[in-house]
Amino acid sequence: MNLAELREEIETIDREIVEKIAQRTYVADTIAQVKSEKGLPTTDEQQEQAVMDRAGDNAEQFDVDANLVKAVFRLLIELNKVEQRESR
Ligand SMILES: O=C(O)C(=O)C[C@]1(C(=O)O)C=C[C@@H](O)C=C1
Repeated sequence: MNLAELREEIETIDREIVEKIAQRTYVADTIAQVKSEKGLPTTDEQQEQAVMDRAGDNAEQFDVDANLVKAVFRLLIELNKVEQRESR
């Protein structure tokens, strides 16, 4: 594969990553509605820890830096929490 082809592959992957982020955000919005109906708080620290632990395990499985992957997931969780607070 030449440079242009490799960058095209990255472009496709980048689009898929954003699509997955959008899907995750959509599901989290639905979770927020359920929590709101049940009178539960937006933040669930135990669940956040489970998400972070899983991110670390998955990173190790795919041989990428666990701390960097966890940093990405911390941002994704914060994104959802901001949205969840704004929609209340
Ligand atoms: O699982 C939930 O309760 C969510 O709202 C989703 C999510 C996440 O982004 O993974 C976001 C905020 C919560 O504090 C915990 C987890």
